Amino acid sequence: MASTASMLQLPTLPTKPFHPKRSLQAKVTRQSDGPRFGRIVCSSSNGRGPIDKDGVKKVEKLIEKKKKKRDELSARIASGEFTVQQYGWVSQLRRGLLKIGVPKVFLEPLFGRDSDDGFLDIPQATGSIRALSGEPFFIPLYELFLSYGGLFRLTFGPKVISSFLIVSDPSIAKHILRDNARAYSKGILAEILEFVMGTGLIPAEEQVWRVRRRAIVPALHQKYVAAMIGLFGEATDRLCQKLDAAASDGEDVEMESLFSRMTLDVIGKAVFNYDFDSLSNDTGIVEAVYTVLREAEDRSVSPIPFWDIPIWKDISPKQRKVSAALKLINDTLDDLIAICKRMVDQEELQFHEEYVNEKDPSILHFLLASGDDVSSKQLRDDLMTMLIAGHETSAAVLTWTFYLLTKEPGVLSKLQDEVDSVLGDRFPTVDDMKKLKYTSRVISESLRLYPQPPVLIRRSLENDILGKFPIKRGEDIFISVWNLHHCPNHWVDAEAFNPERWPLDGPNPNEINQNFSYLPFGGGQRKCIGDMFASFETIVAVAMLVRRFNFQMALGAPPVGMTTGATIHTTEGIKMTITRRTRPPIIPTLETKTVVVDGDRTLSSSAAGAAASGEREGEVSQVHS
Ligand code: HEM
Repeated sequence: MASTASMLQLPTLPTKPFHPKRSLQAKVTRQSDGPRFGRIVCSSSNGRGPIDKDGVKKVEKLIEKKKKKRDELSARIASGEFTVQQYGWVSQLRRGLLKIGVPKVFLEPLFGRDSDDGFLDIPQATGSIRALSGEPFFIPLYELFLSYGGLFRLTFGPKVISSFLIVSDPSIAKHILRDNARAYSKGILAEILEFVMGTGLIPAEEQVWRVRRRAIVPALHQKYVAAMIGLFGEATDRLCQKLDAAASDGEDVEMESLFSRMTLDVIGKAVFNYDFDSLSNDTGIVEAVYTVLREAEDRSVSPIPFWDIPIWKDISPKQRKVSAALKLINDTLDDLIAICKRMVDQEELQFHEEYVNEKDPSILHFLLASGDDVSSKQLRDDLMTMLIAGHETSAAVLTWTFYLLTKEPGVLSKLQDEVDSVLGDRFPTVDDMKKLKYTSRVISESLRLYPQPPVLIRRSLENDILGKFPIKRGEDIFISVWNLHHCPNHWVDAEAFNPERWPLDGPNPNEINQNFSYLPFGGGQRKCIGDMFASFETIVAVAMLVRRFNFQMALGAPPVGMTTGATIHTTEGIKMTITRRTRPPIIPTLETKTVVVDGDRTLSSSAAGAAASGEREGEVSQVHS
């Protein structure tokens, strides 16, 4: 197995400011824990006391330190330490062999074509791994992108495993993700996630993936997603109640962990009809899920794959905890699968394309009712994959969206105007999704500035040509969505949070209409299957929260820094002061009107309307294979 040093050991160097308006610069700090388990309790500080002078000094020191590191990196790039080499060693060897008379025809199968044939060598950035620390890896990759361009090789030390291709060019990203997608696997990512996702959709190799994608995608049909809107509303309402209590008590709130819990509750119900109730429950299965999630993130940044050493699993208390957590999750999933099978056996409902069981509209229920012929191990892998894919991503989007809103009160108040006029005091319905256009643009813009995940990982399965550069089979590749989304040549005022860049009368931005310069949900055959689900979930949550509260960063809160696991986390949470809006309190009411569809099946009227219209609601893009 390629070492998991893989992902991200290497590129963690500091950067200099790359844009005068770069808002992230002053905030970057590092710490390793992600959304913290057990932070559900509101902070005891009300954050309204005098500003902590020590805190200010600490922040100033941090900023100074970061600036120094970035300046150092810039100087090193300028001095040629990360030198763009004209010819890599492969080319040099090829040239040497040509010189001593080996005919080209023998060299081509070994080396592919070379610049003599109109192809170029890939620019090389080389450096010392020791110097590269202190920031999330995608930040220095941005700096190197500005120096070396849309495709370069990052090499550390003599080992082959320390060589990565960094892609920041939209046309090369399109080639890898869409046009020649079959020539690429998930590589390192699949190796890191194997222990928790097995052969679930995200890591799966082509053969398994094709079968499972064909089985799972139909489960996320329009009626299903429409039926989920009530669930999103209920989960957000529970969060509103927590925030309401905090507002009454004058307590600041750590929002990242609350968003993590809210989205866990949503995805548990949506995927296998399980109520984690994590907003009020910290133990058992909730703890197990977080143990496994943190382990996946730790493995992605660990230099040595300790967990592969057989004895280590048995003696390391941490690994024993992970194994126990996995066992608890697997047992719970097995129970849920068994319960669901019994329900399906007993029901008389005819399965059809847009099948939804009203009592249990979960994806698991759809799969079992469809007669999906699959081993229980594969089914568990698929469920775990969706649990993880649909949980941390949505939580991260909400976290960074609210962070950005605290920086731009003008955007927040425009958002509140739209929500007031579209929703009033109601719970959102599927029809509202296309009306809440500004809300949707705010989320698109948040996903541009904070893409989740910030890089997509691939490995070449055969020799290929990326633009003018030939590459060999077995190359590990990072497509830096961060670089694509922050590229100063592509975006006007790239670092500004400006939802207005997406006109309300224009299409909802996606990878197709932005020609792969914008990849909020990936692209090509491995594009996210939950894009519409996630878009509606985040629209509902943002709309319901801003309708009821104002959000400000708490005074004296730690500076907001970024750190990476699969998604971008904050380093120390994001502590906010919540105040009720001065409008009369809004007590939302659920739309209870139902219509009968197909005999004994009922759906909300809005869901039925959506289904009847045959349209994809809310303009959210989806290119499913
Ligand atoms: C805002 C929330 C979300 C974001 C930003 C997001 C983003 C992404 C991205 C960028 C990919 C492509 C990964 C790659 O090409 O390597 C992906 C794949 C995937 N996502 Fe999402 N996702 C979100 C929510 C969800 C939800 C809610 C679900 C499940 C209900 C989900 C399930 C998946 C699955 C199964 C894949 C793998 C698809 C395949 O390989 O065929 N995602 N997601």
